[in-house]
Amino acid sequence: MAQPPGAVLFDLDGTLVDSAPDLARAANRVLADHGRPPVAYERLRQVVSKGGRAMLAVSFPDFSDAEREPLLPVFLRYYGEALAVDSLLFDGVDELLAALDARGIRWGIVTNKPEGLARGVVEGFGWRQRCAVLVGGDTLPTRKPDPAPLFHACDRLGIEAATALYVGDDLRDVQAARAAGMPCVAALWGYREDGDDPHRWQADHVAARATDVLALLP
Ligand SMILES: O=C(O)COP(=O)(O)O
Ligand SMILES: [Mg+2]
Repeated sequence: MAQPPGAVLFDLDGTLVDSAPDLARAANRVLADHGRPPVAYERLRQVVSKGGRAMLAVSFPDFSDAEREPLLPVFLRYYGEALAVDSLLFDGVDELLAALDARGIRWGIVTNKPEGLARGVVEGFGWRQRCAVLVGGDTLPTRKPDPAPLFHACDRLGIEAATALYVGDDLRDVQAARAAGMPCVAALWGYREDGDDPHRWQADHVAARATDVLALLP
């Protein structure tokens, strides 16, 4: 980048926060309600960035989409009851956010997680004052890979999408950024299923560690 970005926007799950432990616990509670044993943590972890429906598909593979749909609000309620208990920041995230703050570069979050739950996570990590904008999966009628949430975040910050930088760990994050004309970074430290290859997503950059994002800034 020739100029410092107008803002750095982040995906939440799998990019800033390793929320898999709390989300897996919620999925396993839904399974227990149905008298089923827990699903292997590593399997649930792989699909966290694909959302709650993907976690329920892994947990209830024998259910149809229509049968799984009523489980989603239960899963989200369980998660909301304990959403920043075992979740941790990924390595280097603290340092990256502190460096952005120190340089006066605003940062925010554009996630597909429902906004109310995302706010709970932001509160849990003490970011309320620092996070300049938060857009959730239900803030607008559409969500990533639609670019609208990224445009909405930029509108709220009063910047053009092309001047921001988006960092995310899933293909739909890169698709949303590309559709918004926003430079983007594929985060290799996040959640992936076998066969997901971030190097093929056509992101502008691929970063192995959160602190590598700093090297992209002038
Ligand atoms: O809850 C989801 O759908 C995944 O959340 P993310 O967009 O922050 O990865
Ligand atoms: Mg993610």
